[in-house]
Amino acid sequence: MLFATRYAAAAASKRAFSTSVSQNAAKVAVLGAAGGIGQPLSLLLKANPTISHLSLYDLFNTPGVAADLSHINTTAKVTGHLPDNDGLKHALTDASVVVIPAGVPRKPGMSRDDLFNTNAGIVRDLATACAKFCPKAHVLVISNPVNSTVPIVAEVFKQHNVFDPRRVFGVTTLDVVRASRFVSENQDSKPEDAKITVVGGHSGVTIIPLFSQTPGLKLNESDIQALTHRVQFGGDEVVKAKNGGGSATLSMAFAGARFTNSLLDATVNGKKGIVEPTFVKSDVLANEGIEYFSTNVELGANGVENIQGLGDLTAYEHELLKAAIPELKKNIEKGYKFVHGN
Ligand SMILES: NC(=O)C1=CN([C@@H]2O[C@H](COP(=O)(O)OP(=O)(O)OC[C@H]3O[C@@H](n4cnc5c(N)ncnc54)[C@H](O)[C@@H]3O)[C@@H](O)[C@H]2O)C=CC1
Ligand SMILES: O=C([O-])CC(=O)C(=O)O
Repeated sequence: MLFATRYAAAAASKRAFSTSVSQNAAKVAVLGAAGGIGQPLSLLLKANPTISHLSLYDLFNTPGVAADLSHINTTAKVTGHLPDNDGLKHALTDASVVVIPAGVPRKPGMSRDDLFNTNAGIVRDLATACAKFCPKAHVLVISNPVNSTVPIVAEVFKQHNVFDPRRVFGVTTLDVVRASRFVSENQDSKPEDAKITVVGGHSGVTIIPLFSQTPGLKLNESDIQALTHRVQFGGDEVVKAKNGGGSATLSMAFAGARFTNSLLDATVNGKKGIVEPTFVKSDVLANEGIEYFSTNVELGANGVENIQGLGDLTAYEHELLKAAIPELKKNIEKGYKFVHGN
């Protein structure tokens, strides 16, 4: 009898637990899931208990990647989808978050903008599918050039009357991850604790670290210049070291998982005060005619909740901003024109 009571109590508490798990459940789709970023990103997302279903889409290999991940004893069900048999539709239907690392990476000597001709069409077509099959999803764009691919997603969504600026994000998290790491090497401090603000876009001079906004850093002028350059061109370091084998994949997977997990905490788990940098539709530089910009953004139940401003800048940071504006404007317009054809 005692055993039966205990058993009933345990079963009830198990039911309560599963109820709470299923209430905080999200389907997350990764498009480009078999690639260099897609695989480790999917692995990291498989560990998030908020994800009830991880659906993996790519042109190749997703059944294998999904089978492999599906043996990991964490909550998420994992499914793999290919273009045949309406694979993209199945991957996207009911997804509340879609992460897009589909597209080609750089080789040495290329700029991110050199990827535009291939990746713009890939992102446009995937955005079109999102607009049809999961119009309310939060869409996280990793594919480069982010400064152009985010406007492409936004314009495609506008064409389908489903654009909500709170739900389209360019993933710029890797820039702050790098900035934290590089500063901690310089300061001999703990990387996890080095919170560095990075604003702007995601390519070369459009990446603007604002070291002056982190209290307590002991950096002289030449440190600041060297660190700024390293953050702006950190991607090139990896491209060069991989020597034709692609660009950052593992650090990007880490950064992409951090952003996805933060977004799920805000949108699904109701956590407050979650702030991440991200490239979104923003008024911060509206007076310069810049429609998309990355600053720290507070995430909430519906995605973007509060876009933080630039804060105080030093003269050097003002110069960086000035140098970024023309390039950023050009990149954004290029994305817009790709969709509208003029
Ligand atoms: N936002 C950021 O901070 C970063 C962005 N990237 C960008 O991420 C992108 C992916 O990089 P990697 O994973 O290294 O490249 P990868 O070539 O290893 O993987 C890309 C995957 O996309 C797939 N793919 C291509 N067209 C597709 C389509 N129409 N639908 C679905 N999947 C498709 C490919 O089959 C491949 O598996 C690149 O554009 C790269 O520049 C890379 C690092 C950082
Ligand atoms: O450098 C690249 O091409 C990939 C990228 O965006 C990064 O590593 O920041």
